[in-house]
Amino acid sequence: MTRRCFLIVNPTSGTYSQQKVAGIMAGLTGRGLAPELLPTQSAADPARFAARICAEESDPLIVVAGGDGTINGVLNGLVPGAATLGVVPLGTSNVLARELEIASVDDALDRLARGETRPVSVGEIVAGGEHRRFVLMAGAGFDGAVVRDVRLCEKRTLGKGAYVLSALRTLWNWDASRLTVAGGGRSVSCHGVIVCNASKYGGNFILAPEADLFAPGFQVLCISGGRLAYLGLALGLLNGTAVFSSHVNSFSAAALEISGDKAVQLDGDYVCPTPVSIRTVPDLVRLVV
Ligand SMILES: Nc1ncnc2c1ncn2[C@@H]1O[C@H](COP(=O)(O)OP(=O)(O)OP(=O)(O)O)[C@@H](O)[C@H]1O
Repeated sequence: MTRRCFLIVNPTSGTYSQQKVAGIMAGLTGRGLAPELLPTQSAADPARFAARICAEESDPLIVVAGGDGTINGVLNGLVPGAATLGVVPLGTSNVLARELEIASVDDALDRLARGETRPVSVGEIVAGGEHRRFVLMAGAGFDGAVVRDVRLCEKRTLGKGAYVLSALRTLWNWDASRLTVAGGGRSVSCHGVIVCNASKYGGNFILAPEADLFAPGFQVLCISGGRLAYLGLALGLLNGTAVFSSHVNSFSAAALEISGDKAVQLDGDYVCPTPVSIRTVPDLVRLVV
């Protein structure tokens, strides 16, 4: 029997094309699935679609063809434990797909056909009474400001290069204020913090080797130092040694309080300023692996 699935597609994501989506629809059908195409029309649609599907269907298979921002939106609409989620990389960075070592669109489709799943734990931040989930990371401070200040026109023309430009502007307009991060039995004063639920960051770079999508809790990286420390971290990220920098205090935690006044990004999209609370949410959804 063919299994129905819902294909949520973001037409604005980095490597989208109508031709690719037609190929994905045909690939799913050819592998014994019956896809229903749901193109988004706004940034609110991924969460709205996921919430509606969970309300109307029993044990739905939801497939996201897009980038990490669209996956994040879908995660935020899911009812805990109610769905299975698959990922087809069509974004700019596709960090979740890289974390799962999905090599290509075809590889993603083969995995959907196999249907092997693992329950994934996510993070949830609470700020001003609002809750928001993330699957990759929450960053407060430098990377929050970089993501907040990315210019859409530059992202459209330069892709990932827009983040490099924004990082240079953030280094130029340096904010020396500090954050306090409390959790995992300690309280740390630092310049920035990245709360990692996944090991990869910004592409195929390993930032947090101890972070595990499939286990509750985070690897927390508190960063101290000035501009040169961040330049060193960027170089360390390229060769997988950032976590060993003398400017990084790394520990594990399942819940955190972050105080101060700095920008916060979740899974690569700006959300709000600190203060925020963060906690782990075990087994939110079964992820196709
Ligand atoms: N129809 C739409 N119009 C405008 N924005 C959308 C639409 N659908 C989704 N979005 C939003 O667009 C943002 C970027 O999308 P997405 O993450 O899929 O692509 P990307 O940025 O190219 O990839 P990545 O996040 O992997 O780098 C997300 O925040 C998503 O919620």
